[in-house]
Amino acid sequence: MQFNDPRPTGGPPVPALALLAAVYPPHLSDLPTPPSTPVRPARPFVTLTYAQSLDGKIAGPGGTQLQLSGPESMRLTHHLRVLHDSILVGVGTVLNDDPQLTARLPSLLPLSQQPRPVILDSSLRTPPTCKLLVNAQRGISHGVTIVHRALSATSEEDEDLRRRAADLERAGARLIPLEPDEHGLLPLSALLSHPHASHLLGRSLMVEGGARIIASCLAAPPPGIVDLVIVTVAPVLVGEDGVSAVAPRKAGQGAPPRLEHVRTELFGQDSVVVVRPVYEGVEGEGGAA
Ligand SMILES: NC(=O)C1=CN([C@@H]2O[C@H](COP(=O)(O)OP(=O)(O)OC[C@H]3O[C@@H](n4cnc5c(N)ncnc54)[C@H](OP(=O)(O)O)[C@@H]3O)[C@@H](O)[C@H]2O)C=CC1
Ligand SMILES: Nc1nc(O)c(N)c(N[C@@H]2O[C@H](COP(=O)(O)O)[C@@H](O)[C@H]2O)n1
Repeated sequence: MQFNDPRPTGGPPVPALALLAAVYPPHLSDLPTPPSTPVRPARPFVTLTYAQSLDGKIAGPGGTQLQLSGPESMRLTHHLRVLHDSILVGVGTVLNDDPQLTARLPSLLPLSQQPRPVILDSSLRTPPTCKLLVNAQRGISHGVTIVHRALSATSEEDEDLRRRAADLERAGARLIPLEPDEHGLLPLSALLSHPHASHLLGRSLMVEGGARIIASCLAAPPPGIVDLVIVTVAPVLVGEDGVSAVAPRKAGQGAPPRLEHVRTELFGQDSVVVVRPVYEGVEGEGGAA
């Protein structure tokens, strides 16, 4: 995790940096580390973050991408991208938004300050021409990791997937196969404990959505997989046809955890709410303690 957007010396405090310094464990930033702070986390520190309307929507009807965050909270999101070693979205967001997931404050920061992009994409639907892959080819963002369901080397059923895998590898993607869980989803917990997790994800992962990924993050069974949730709430209404922030749970998925309030701050007109999931009987700040 990096925290190297310089704090102005002698200038006014930058609200986004002040908030992050207050809510992040210091050993995960380049802030001074107290000697007692543990430095070998069991898994990456995970921040789940997104922007929603007052009526709980993250996108418009049919998934239309909406600019919900105002400039001040958007700046916070870009500081978060700098702060984390890696950034994850679901393939639904890639297909719908074609996001870049780069840190821009407001201009594009150097590669050393960019998070490593990761896509959860069981059937390799990511287009080889998407901005994430093209940016990596241009050297302005890191190579993209695509996590997909394990393929059979021979079955006819998987022939299409093998072809898409080859196309994506030619476009520069690194493919990581995982066995889907009982809900047919790629288990985030298995990704976090993958033998190459520290290389792929670094010390910290920012999960940006969309709705199904948010739901899976919150439904993970104890001890959970999310350490911090940071939600920007914009003072707008999208209406009932919009995409709800948390997709309905799949049958058998766990109930969401209790949330402990950490901080709420105003960024321009938006409220930024920081909470920590709490699982009864589980101590500390998740696997990253
Ligand atoms: N306002 C905001 O902050 C944000 C808004 N958005 C909005 O969200 C919408 C996209 O959300 P959505 O359609 O739900 O797509 P997601 O980005 O949540 O991707 C969901 C897809 O990811 C795959 N997947 C693989 N493993 C998992 C897992 N463990 N849990 C959940 N999904 C998994 C599935 O596809 P498969 O089975 O093929 O693998 C699934 O359909 C867009 O409208 C976008 O604009 C997105 C991000 C942030
Ligand atoms: N923080 C925040 N506020 C909003 O209003 C948003 N719509 C989003 N969306 C997320 O950002 C992605 C686009 O990123 P790039 O600008 O292309 O880098 C989008 O896919 C969502 O994940 N976030």
